Amino acid sequence: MQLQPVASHFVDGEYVEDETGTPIDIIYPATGKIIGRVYGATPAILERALASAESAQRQWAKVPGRERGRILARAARMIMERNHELSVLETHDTGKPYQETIAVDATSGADALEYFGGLAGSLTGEHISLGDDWVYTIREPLGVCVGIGAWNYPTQIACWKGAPALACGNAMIFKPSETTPMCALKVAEILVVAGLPKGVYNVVQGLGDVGAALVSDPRVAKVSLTGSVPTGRKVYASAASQMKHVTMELGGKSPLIIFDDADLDNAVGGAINGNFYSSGQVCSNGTRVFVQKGLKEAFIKRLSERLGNVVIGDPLDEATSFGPMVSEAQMNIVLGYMEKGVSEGARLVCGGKRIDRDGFYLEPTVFADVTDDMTIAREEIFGPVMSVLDFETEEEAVLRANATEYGLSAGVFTSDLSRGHRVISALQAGSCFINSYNDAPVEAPFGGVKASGVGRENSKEAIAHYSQVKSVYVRMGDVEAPF
Ligand SMILES: NC(=O)c1ccc[n+]([C@@H]2O[C@H](COP(=O)([O-])OP(=O)(O)OC[C@H]3O[C@@H](n4cnc5c(N)ncnc54)[C@H](O)[C@@H]3O)[C@@H](O)[C@H]2O)c1
Repeated sequence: MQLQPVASHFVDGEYVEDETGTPIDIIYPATGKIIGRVYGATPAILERALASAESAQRQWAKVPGRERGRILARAARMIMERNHELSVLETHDTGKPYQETIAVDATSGADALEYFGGLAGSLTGEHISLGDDWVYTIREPLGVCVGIGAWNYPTQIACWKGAPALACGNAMIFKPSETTPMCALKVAEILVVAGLPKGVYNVVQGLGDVGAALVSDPRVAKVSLTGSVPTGRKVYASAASQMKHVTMELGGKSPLIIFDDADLDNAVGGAINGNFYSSGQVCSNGTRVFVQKGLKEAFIKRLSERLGNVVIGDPLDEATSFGPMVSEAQMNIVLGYMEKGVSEGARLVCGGKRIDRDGFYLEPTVFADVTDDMTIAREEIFGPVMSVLDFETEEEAVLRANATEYGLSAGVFTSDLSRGHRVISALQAGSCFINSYNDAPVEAPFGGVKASGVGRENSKEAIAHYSQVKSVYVRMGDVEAPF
């Protein structure tokens, strides 16, 4: 299969190249070998993308919603027809096992295109009666939107931002993470084959400077970032200086609270999904696993047994359930946290090391007896490192779970459903789970509170973040004036 992209960028309906941009090597995380190269966007490429998005958006906004929706739905079908090829590409971009990518990534992108395509025809304003007079509202697109992606879900992020933006009549310029530049190009290509007018969805490559240039361009009306909190602060500040709309999908250090009365295997399954899926590189992961004292030893024993079934290996082998870290840099960051866990006195239950093979593989790692002050319990690690913390009472668990600047996700496992709802209502988080963890259906709003973000992706909520409302007062009688 051809991995090297046709060209670095997809602008105005076609692949374009400019080799004077910053070279970015594409590295396959499972081998550490270079499999391709793209070039960061030059000012000339950015100008072309912005100009084409601006003029295409004016036309796209006039296309009836139903017809916009039909194009998105067609793209969704094409993505599903090409799921295997796109999943192999996603695995090369990220290193995630094919077992995951075939089930989740392109599929989740297609879900977003299908869902927002379905909504596009029903985006309307309202009529507000005021006796003889009335007000009507018009739901308008924002204009040119910029999407900036993280590296953990390159296809999904390109679609989660693109689908609602396009459904509302906006154009998008998407900048993927420099670590995973390939998948978004395919999304752009498929959208055009599905009938999207050229210039409505563009992809430009580059490092942070390219993202920053897009955010500060006055032609851009809205920025949606998926990335870390430090980047979020910079992007939000830059957007605020020109009063732009933002969606910020940022990091987390989410709590997963397991009570004594929880079903043990379900709780262990939730903790595994919330810590080791995608080798732990998931923003919503429940990395602070609070386990009530009565269940603690049984939980750790069962967790260790089930971790024994992990299949670590070639991500393209369908049996593999755990792949490498996305990059050498990320692997080294996570190794540093593993060492910190040991040096600060947490009990290493399993893992803790790099795996001796090509690529950027780390062992799935569990620390027990973790306390709230330890670095591994406070900072986002973004790797396969679970911290198990003990607790005794519900009040204590809620208080400690909320003692963080983050607020992306939270989960609770208990057989007492009243307690489940009570605890979730007290937790400061945007995306919560009762007796489950890390589900992200397109129908449900997704996003964080506190430092974890602003705005919501997915669901009808996302429409509000990619459109604005104009209200029109209509007077039927004469205008009264004081003079
Ligand atoms: N909440 C979510 O939905 C979600 C999903 C996935 C990942 N994340 C978070 O993303 C982080 C991991 O991804 P990452 O390492 O790629 O994050 P990052 O913040 O380093 O980079 C994210 C993107 O921002 C760009 N960027 C960097 N500096 C910029 C600037 N000054 N202006 C504009 N753009 C700039 C990067 O090139 C990249 O495309 C983690 O913190 C994770 O929790 C959040």
